Parts: sequence; C-alpha cells; structure tokens
Amino acid sequence: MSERYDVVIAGAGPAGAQCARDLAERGYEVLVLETEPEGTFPAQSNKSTGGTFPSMMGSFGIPDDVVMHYTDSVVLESPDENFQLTQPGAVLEFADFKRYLVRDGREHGATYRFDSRVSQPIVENGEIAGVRYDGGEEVYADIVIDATGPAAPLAKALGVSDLERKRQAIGIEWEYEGVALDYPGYADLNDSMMLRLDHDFAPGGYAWIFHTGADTAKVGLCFIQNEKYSPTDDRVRIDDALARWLDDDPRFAEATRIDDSQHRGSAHIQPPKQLSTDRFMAIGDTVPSVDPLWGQGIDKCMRSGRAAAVTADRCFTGQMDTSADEMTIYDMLWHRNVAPKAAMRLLMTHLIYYAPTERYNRFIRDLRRLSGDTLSSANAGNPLALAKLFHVGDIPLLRDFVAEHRELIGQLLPGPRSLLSD
Ligand SMILES: Cc1cc2nc3c(=O)[nH]c(=O)nc-3n(C[C@H](O)[C@H](O)[C@H](O)COP(=O)(O)OP(=O)(O)OC[C@H]3O[C@@H](n4cnc5c(N)ncnc54)[C@H](O)[C@@H]3O)c2cc1C
Repeated sequence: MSERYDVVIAGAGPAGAQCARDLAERGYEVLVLETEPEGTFPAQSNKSTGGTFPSMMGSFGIPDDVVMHYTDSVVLESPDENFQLTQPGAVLEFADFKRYLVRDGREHGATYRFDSRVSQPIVENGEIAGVRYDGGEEVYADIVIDATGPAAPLAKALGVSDLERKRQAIGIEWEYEGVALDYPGYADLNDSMMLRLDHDFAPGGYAWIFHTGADTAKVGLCFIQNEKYSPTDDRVRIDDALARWLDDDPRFAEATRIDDSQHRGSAHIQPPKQLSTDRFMAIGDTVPSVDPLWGQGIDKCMRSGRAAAVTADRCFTGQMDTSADEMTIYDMLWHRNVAPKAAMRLLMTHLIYYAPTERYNRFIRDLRRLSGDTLSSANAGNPLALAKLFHVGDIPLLRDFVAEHRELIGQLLPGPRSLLSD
C-alpha cells in the first residue's frame, strides 16, 4: 500500500520547517522531505546571514540559543555618508536555527526524512496527489507544499512558479575576525547590522557587515544579475567583488577569514505569479518573497509557512475541500501578511539599485533628515513617504529607469490601482 500523509512538504528550510511545526501542532500528519543528509544538515543550504528582528523571534517562539549576537541598530552606508537607526535585532547562527526548527517540529509530531531529494509531483486526474523522491520512491498526501527555495521542482512542474534567471539576486558572505568595527570616518558598527549601497563593491546590489561579537562579523554582498551594474559572468565575479571590497576598505586591513564560514545562495527579485493550485502551495523562496529592499527573507518565509498551515487547516476543517478555489486563501494571506505592497517595494528596489553611486550620498542624507516614521512608511511602500526621497534633479534618472524597465513596470502595474493597493 502506498504511504500517505495529510501534508507532504519538500524542503526543511525556515519556510517548510515552520509550516511543519504549525501543522504538527494542530495534530496533522505531516512529512518533510529534505535533500541533505541529516548528519551534516544544513551544509549547502546554510546560506543565510541570519539577520532578523524581535518580531520574528517573538512571533515564532525562536529561542535565544540560536542567536550569535544581539544588535541595537541598523546602519545604512554610502561611500561618504551613513545613517544609524536604533532598531534592536538578532544575527542568527542560521544552521542552529534550521536545526532547532526541525527538532521542535519533531517534538510536535512532524516526520522528517533526510537524504530525500524531491524530483517531481505525482499527478492523478489532473491534480497533484503526491511526490516522487529519490528516483523511485513515492509518497501521497492531500496537500503538497514546495518549500525547496529557488530550486522549486514541484512549483515549476505545475506551472505555479516562474522564477526568471534575469531577476535572480546572488549573495555570498564569509565570517571574519579582526574587523575594525569603529574605524575613524565610518559609523561605529559595534552591535549593528550595516548595509552599504555602493556599486564599486556591490554592482546593482548592496554589501553588508553584521557584527557577531568581539571583533567578528559576517561580511558579504549581493546583486541582481543582468542589471545595469552587474557583471554578466556572476559565478566568478561575485567572489571577485567581495575580494575587492575587502582589499579596499580599511576596516578589513587586519581581518582574517574564519575557515568553513562561507554562506552563499540566491533569491529572485520579481513579482510573484500564482502561489497555489489544486492541493498545492508554494512557500518561502520558492516564490519570490525576500523583502526586496533590505533582503529580509527569514521573516517572510516563516510567515508564508504559517499562512500555508492556516490554509491547510481551513481546507481540512469540516468537509475537506482542497480545490484551487479554496487554496487561494493562501494567496490572500500571502499578499496581506507576507509581502504587502510587493509591487511598489519591488519597483523601489530596482530603482535604488539602478541609481548611480553618487546619488546614494544624498539618499542617506535624506534619510537622516526625515523622521523615523517617514522612513518606516517609505519602507512599507507608502507612495507619499517614498516621494519625499526624490528631487527635481532625479527626473532624468526616473525617465531612464522607466525606459529601461518597461517590461517590469508593465508586470507590476497592470492598472494604476495596483501600485497603491496591492
Ligand atoms: C547570502 C545570503 C544572505 C542572506 N541573509 C539574510 C539575512 O540576513 N536575513 C534574512 O532575513 N534573510 C537573509 N537571506 C534570505 C534567507 O536566507 C532566505 O529567504 C531563506 O533562507 C529562505 O528560506 P526557504 O525555507 O524558503 O528556503 P531555503 O532556506 O533555501 O531552504 C530550502 C530547503 O529545501 C532543501 N531542498 C532544496 N531542493 C530540494 C529538493 N529537490 N528536495 C528536497 N529538499 C530540497 C534545501 O536543502 C533547503 O534545506 C539571505 C540569503 C542569502 C543567499
């Protein structure tokens, strides 16, 4: 007889593992299939800087022992300016965080199967009925969830995900010791997460230093491929870009790389298409959910895992209904709770990465001038707050941006309403 669960989840990242925690807690039979072996998990998928905020820690009950370092502020930096915002945060040990989610899910009754690479959906009568993994293995479920990150084998096969290579942002970081965190002429980065806008080092993206205690920090950068400032041969050049920053910036003059501390991965910065279909949901980075402005992916993934668990619970309650219509509850929750105003924020992200390096100095000065409330509103995609960050001198920049991004703008703004209200 074939094996059967209420829900099968592909991928034990933050999205899949949080969804499994929530479902198991509600008493559902849930199986998580993870491609990596358990003994070394997570290895290749230990990809994140792990910068997050108290709201994520509190909402999802994340314990202090997965935190490497608590921070007090976020610093935004351009070549000549900086802006420090008081904002408590936490830099997670991402591997410990992932292992904690698995352990806690198991304690609530979720089943985990490692070394189990999901390859494709089992489709019966036009509907997904389960998944194939490890070549010939099969497992059936009433609802299947793809939480494999950008790999997205199920979402791609079902036509739910349409991740475009040209909208892929790639990121790399290493942990360093001996970093001069309070160097003359720069902001004091002790107990801070710093993001730097500077095409010389992160062409078409941003660089970062996240303090992890004493003189250690996570140092990395990311950029979108195929954009104005991005090199086309990304695989080689993102390492070169990081090496160049490390060579040029005096804060790294005495820094040494900590062995085996590399984190590397990708995410898509594009409008999401469909998020679900009959008996199926795509969660976490399987759909483009990373906050496009400041790279917050963990909180988004946890929220999407929770939204999928709520949807499954609703579909199973009373007379079971896992039709595409009923699954759109997930789409509604995603647009409301996971990535509100996604269109406006995506557009802003592309515009920020498009602006020349010189413009970043003024941007940071404007942030210093504006109130914290205006900044929060701008960050939330409020058009009036965003307007305060533009000047008459930006008209040529905006004109060129519109000319070069017609396709994206068309995708994001099918009608004038959606910009303001999606
Ligand atoms: C360099 C870098 C730095 C980042 N820094 C931050 C940060 O500071 N703060 C923040 O909030 N976000 C950050 N992010 C983003 C954040 O890490 C991601 O958004 C988040 O990890 C995505 O979670 P996920 O569960 O969707 O996918 P993933 O974390 O990618 O997990 C997917 C899981 O699925 C497994 N898998 C893949 N394919 C298969 C398959 N076929 N079958 C079974 N299992 C499979 C993988 O092994 C993995 O365990 C960063 C990302 C990168 C790349």
